[in-house]
Amino acid sequence: MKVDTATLEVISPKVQISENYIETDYEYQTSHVKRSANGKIQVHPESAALKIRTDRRVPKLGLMLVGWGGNNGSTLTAALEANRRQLQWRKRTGIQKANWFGSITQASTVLIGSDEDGKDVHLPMKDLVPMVNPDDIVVDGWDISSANIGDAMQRAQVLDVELQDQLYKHLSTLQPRPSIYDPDFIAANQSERADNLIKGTKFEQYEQLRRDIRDFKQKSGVDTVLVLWTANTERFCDVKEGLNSTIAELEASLKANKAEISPSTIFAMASIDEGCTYINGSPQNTFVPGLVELAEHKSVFIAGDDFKSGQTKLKSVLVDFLVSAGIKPVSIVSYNHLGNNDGKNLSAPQQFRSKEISKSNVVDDMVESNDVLYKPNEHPDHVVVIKYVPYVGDSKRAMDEYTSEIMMGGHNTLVIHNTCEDSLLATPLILDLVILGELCSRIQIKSNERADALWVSFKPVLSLLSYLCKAPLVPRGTQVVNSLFRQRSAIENILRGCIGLPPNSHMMLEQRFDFASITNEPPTKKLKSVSNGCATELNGKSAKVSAVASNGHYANGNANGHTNGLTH
Ligand SMILES: NC(=O)c1ccc[n+]([C@@H]2O[C@H](COP(=O)([O-])OP(=O)(O)OC[C@H]3O[C@@H](n4cnc5c(N)ncnc54)[C@H](O)[C@@H]3O)[C@@H](O)[C@H]2O)c1
Ligand SMILES: O=P([O-])([O-])O[C@@H]1[C@@H](O)[C@H](O)[C@@H](O)[C@H](O)[C@@H]1O
Repeated sequence: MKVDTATLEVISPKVQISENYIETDYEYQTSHVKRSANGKIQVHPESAALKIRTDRRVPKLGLMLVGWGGNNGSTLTAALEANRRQLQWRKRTGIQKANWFGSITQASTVLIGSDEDGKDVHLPMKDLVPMVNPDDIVVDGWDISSANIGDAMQRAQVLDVELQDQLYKHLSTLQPRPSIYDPDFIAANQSERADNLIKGTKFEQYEQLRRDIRDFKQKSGVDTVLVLWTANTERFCDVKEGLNSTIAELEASLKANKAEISPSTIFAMASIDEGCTYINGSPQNTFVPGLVELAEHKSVFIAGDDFKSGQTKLKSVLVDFLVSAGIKPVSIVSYNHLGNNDGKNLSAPQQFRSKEISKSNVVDDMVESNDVLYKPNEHPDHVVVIKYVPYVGDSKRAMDEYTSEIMMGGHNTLVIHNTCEDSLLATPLILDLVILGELCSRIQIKSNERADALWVSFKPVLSLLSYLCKAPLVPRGTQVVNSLFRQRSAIENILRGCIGLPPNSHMMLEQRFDFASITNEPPTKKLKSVSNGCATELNGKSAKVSAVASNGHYANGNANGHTNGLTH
């Protein structure tokens, strides 16, 4: 295991960095709400003195994809290789370089504070704490199709040909392992691909998957293996007592070769029993109660469901914005058509129903959060339509209409058209699921008040990955959060906590109040704030302060007729 050196230095007595760990003293603050007998809402601010520990030893990570030969699987493999080799290729519009746009770990930044000029400072998320470098990820996996990954990449028709041509030779040496094919769970139109199969009973298939995982780990030399499902969407399986409601029932059903045990649940069982994190990128209910119990019993991470990549991701932003603005969405219609194999599989009613469920539930928590707008059990009309149109391939065409009530009987209708290569939206999410899923295995907390306190890890149901999932799997009895802002804020603030920083409150009191006067700090700079032509001198000292943006303008320009102050 190599010890990674963070590029960030946090100067605080609360942060201790040793060879193997970043350890911080962290004051966790929250508020607990009770409803009193007389109906009043009582809020109790609470805080807990914790320690947060992050292991700096980043493992060599092995990723096993179920559905490796699909659009997402082949595109991720191609992107890993293209970025690893820093490939570039010519397009009509000029030279294109490999990148990870759409990945929050690789291409987004986190606000870590403001500098002496009061200017925000952001760092790439990947630089906050030691994370797996995508270049170091070793990929393997299974597919019911025998196509090698080079041919699968060509079949997917996602990437530019000039890039494909640079990658084909290497990718064609990658061969998906035979997999479990059960025509009862995916569309009949997938049968023509199914030529790479593990024979035998469900239990024999389960045993083969476990052998595959051990074989990959031994041959690749990776330290950790993570298994991720990016195979076709399955129909929902029955959930019932006697079948899969407990570990014992699930294991007995597997050994009894019961038909209702799906391929995805078998993969999850094999992964968990091999100690491997399992992530479900599709909408089916892989995580039956017995499986969740197995993950909890073995303390192995599981996460899902269904990558939140396009329409639903936008929906979890738009509805959050509308409802929190006091505007009442009353009708939401999400239509799209696409022509890739995912769309082909979803053209079958049972597989579409799985997707319809995961695309529909995303607004529930935001609607329930506002009882000013919505009566109990009142919901917007919400329709999801997906059509298969082969000609357009991976280029998904999405059309959404959001109709909302505004004040005094008015209406606001948002119509959105969105065209994208669906697999190029999902692929970076797979990378983030893998990188953040692995990172969570190196983060622990304990009480900072009890001498006998033990370090504890995240709960096995890894709800922190909800930002990347349409239908987040959350620990029993906890709140499902779909709001994208809240989901991202959770990731950011936990990463900030790992390096001893408080949550981003965005209060910026030091910029809204004359902080120096109340904190008795020696005046360190004078901010000349000039508005409406009159100069207000602050702190009694002049200093050069970098440009600050105001309403989209910069200090050396005018903001709504005012010149925001810098003395030069
Ligand atoms: N934007 C997106 O692409 C997006 C977004 C959210 C969710 N998803 C989900 O991700 C999954 C993959 O999407 P895709 O576009 O790559 O689809 P795809 O059809 O191109 O790839 C799926 C692959 O899985 C293989 N497969 C099917 N059953 C299998 C099994 N039991 N074991 C092993 N392999 C199996 C197929 O042969 C195929 O190669 C789908 O379930 C899709 O709904 C995709
Ligand atoms: O992520 P998102 O754009 O809301 O949803 C997408 C659907 O619109 C698309 O039809 C389907 O093929 C993808 O698997 C994905 O689920």
